[in-house]
Amino acid sequence: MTPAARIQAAAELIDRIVAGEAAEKALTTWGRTSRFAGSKDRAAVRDHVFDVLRMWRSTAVKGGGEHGRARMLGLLRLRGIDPDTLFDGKGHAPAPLTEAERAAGRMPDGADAWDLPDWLADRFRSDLGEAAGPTALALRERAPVFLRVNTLKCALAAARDRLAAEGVETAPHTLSPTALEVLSCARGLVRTGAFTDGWVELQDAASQAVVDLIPPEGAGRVLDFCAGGGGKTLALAARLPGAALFAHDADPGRMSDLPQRAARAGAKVTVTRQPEGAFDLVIADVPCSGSGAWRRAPEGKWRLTEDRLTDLQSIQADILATCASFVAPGGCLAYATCSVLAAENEAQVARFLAERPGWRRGPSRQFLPSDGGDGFFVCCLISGRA
Ligand SMILES: C[S@@+](CC[C@H](N)C(=O)[O-])C[C@H]1O[C@@H](n2cnc3c(N)ncnc32)[C@H](O)[C@@H]1O
Repeated sequence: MTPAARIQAAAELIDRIVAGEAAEKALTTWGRTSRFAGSKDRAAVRDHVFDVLRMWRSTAVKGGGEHGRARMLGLLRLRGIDPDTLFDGKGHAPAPLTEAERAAGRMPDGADAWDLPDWLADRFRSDLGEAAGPTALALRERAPVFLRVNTLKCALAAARDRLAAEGVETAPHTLSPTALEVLSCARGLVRTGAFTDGWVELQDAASQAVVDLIPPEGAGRVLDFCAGGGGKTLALAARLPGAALFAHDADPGRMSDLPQRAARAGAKVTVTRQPEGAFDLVIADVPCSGSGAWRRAPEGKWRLTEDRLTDLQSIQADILATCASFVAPGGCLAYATCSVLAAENEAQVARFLAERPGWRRGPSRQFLPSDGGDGFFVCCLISGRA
């Protein structure tokens, strides 16, 4: 496919998304029916679609319309690319611009320029203050790819050298001593020996930094209560090699790959449906808005509603209460979200501590996308001694 044909394909896919289809489903169906598209074409079309999803409002304003063609036009204009070089009607390229299209479109401002729904732009302003604008703008960009070096198997320098020998260039990152940012060949890395031998895992740098912040002292029995795919479980296994580590999730199906991933990483993890006894450390990486990770899952920012956020807050408070009951006296409950919204972060911590006078606040940090990784929040809540 030519660059222009990829633009046309992306515009058609965006039309399907505008009509209500989920982006992943639209891309999968297109991939199945477009045998002519090679892997580079598919990756490029996917990138265009996701760029527009991250910049849903600004591309429409700059392109002068809500449909796919206008949004792709807006994307090119925002990137400083002359649309006439691609909208030329040759082969499978988009048709040349009409006079009306040339006249339409303006520079986005306010919540349009931040690419947030109005109510979320207000929340960003009140919750993040001066960081609101940089955070909103960072969420319009593509996310970097990060690896976590598995210190159960190798040191960071050895992983870096092995990846380089396999054609994957990486660089250390300040967010975590185990993080490597992938600089080239990100798409081929799951086929490298470093990956298949469990030397590295795909994991955001701030997600790693969340685990780094948890105090390791006295963590003999450890429970990851919302383990999901096990990203933090495996990072905990490397950070606390002597601990007895248990993984739980309300939806056990989400942990189906965890035993295989743990084996590859050389980690010992017990998957449990019903945690029993007391734990020195419980991590509650709760379901949340995902607002810190909207670079990776941009549809989330357009789907989130105030009602859904209220529901999430109540789910988070219930999980916190359950997790508190598993923490041994003097133990730690690490509350984590991939959110930048105060309602899911500081407000939850404040309510938890107000209701439990015996507990105190330990190390805590809000990571923002402007730090380089995804937006994450973590607060260690320390239980009183009996
Ligand atoms: C943010 S994800 C966890 C991500 C995971 N910790 C990681 O690092 O890859 C939240 C998880 O919480 C689980 N969950 C939702 N409600 C829960 C509940 N009431 N109890 C335990 N887990 C729950 C979801 O199934 C989901 O897998």
